[in-house]
Parts: sequence; structure tokens; C-alpha cells
Amino acid sequence: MPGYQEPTLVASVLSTDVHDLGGLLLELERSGVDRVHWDVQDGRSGPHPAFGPELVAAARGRVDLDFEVHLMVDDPDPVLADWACAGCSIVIVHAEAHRHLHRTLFAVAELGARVGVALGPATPLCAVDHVLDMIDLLLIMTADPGPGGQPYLASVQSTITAARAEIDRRGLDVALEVDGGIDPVTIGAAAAAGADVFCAGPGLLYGPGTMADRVAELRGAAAAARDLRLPVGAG
Ligand SMILES: O=C(CO)[C@H](O)[C@H](O)COP(=O)(O)O
Repeated sequence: MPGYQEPTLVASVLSTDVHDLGGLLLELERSGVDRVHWDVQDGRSGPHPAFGPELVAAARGRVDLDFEVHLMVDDPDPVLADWACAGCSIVIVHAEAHRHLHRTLFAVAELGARVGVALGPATPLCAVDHVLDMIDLLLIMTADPGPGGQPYLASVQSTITAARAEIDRRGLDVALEVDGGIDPVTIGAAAAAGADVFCAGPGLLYGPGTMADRVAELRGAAAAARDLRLPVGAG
């Protein structure tokens, strides 16, 4: 199945006390998480100002995990370089923020970062139709921008399904990420719809059991749902 990857697990650290961040990053690395997701909200597109690039640059040297930044801001262009230079290998901007999305995505690529575009839960897939062939990652929000701990919006399921179908129809190498309300049950729904990258926040960081247990449970649930999609012998 073109572009359909092994499940990638991404940890959103939005809900973390910055004083605990160093230890948490090391624990995430030990537990087998694939990368760290930094949520940036400007008080308009998303309600809470969170991390700045200086803090992320300081964290960059602490772990080998990949970093991605999710810019939930109305005007990301002035800060793209700050985040790429802070060590975020994937820079994700919102399609809703732009009249000139191509220009912003070219700017991300020129900075040497992988190019990501996000859709809010109410935004239809056609908002990225014209850029799908120039991005590395499409992030579909399965909760509104805001704090962690919101429920998974099942109404977004059809957007995930449509995105997977379009990526495969065009034979594109675009990772399909979901973000918001991901838990051991909803991760299966998202994987069954075709997502292959799963961002989870407080449930992954602070849920029951050890972090390694939670990582294994989420990854296992995603892989099981993914395997149901695959024809026998593929994978
Ligand atoms: O984008 C986000 C908030 O806008 C977060 O990544 C997301 O909410 C993570 O937390 P949870 O897994 O609890 O939904």
C-alpha cells in the first residue's frame, strides 16, 4: 500500500510543566516514542501560548528523538526559521492560516525542514488539494486546537479516510498524522481509516502503568487496526 508506514508514535508535551521537561524527554526516548511534538499556540488560532523556540533549542541537545513543531498560529511566516533553527526537523503550518500556502511551504523546505500541513477538524480535505504533492506530512486534527485531554472527534474519520485514499491514488509519499484525543481505542479507529502517525498528549505521558507500557499498548492497537486494512502478504 503506497506510503502506508509502520505506526509512528509522537508525544505532545503541551501539558508538561517545563520544570519536568528534561526528565520527561529522557523517559520518552527510553520508552520507544518516535518523536516529540511541540504545540505552539498564539492565543487566536489556539488559546494558550506555550513553548518558545529557545526552550526547544535547549531541549534539542538532551535526546536523539526527532522534533516536530505544530504552529497553530495565524501568521507562521515570521517564525518559521526560529523553529527550524531550534532543531525541529518537521515544521507544520495550518492550511487555514494562509492565502499563500505555497509560499510558506517553499520557505519551510528552503530551511531544510520537512514540510507539514495541518487541517483543523472542521476543514475539508480540499483545502490541501493543491499542495498535497509538495508536502511530507498531513496532520489532521481530531480535536480542536486547545488543551490536551479533549475527546476524539469521530466526525473527522471521513477526512482521514479521504486523505488516505487521495494520498494512495496519487502515489504520494505523505505521512498521515492525527492529533487530538488519541487513546488505545481511538488510535485503532484512526489507523483503520488510514492514519500512520499518531500524536498523543497527557494520556500517553501520564496514563496508567509505565510509559513503556502505554507506548506499547498504543503502538500495538494501531498496528492491529492497520493490519486489518492490509491485504494478506502485504505490509
Ligand atoms: O494539538 C494539541 C492541542 O491543540 C495537542 O497535540 C493534543 O491536544 C494532545 O493532547 P491529547 O492527546 O490529550 O488530545
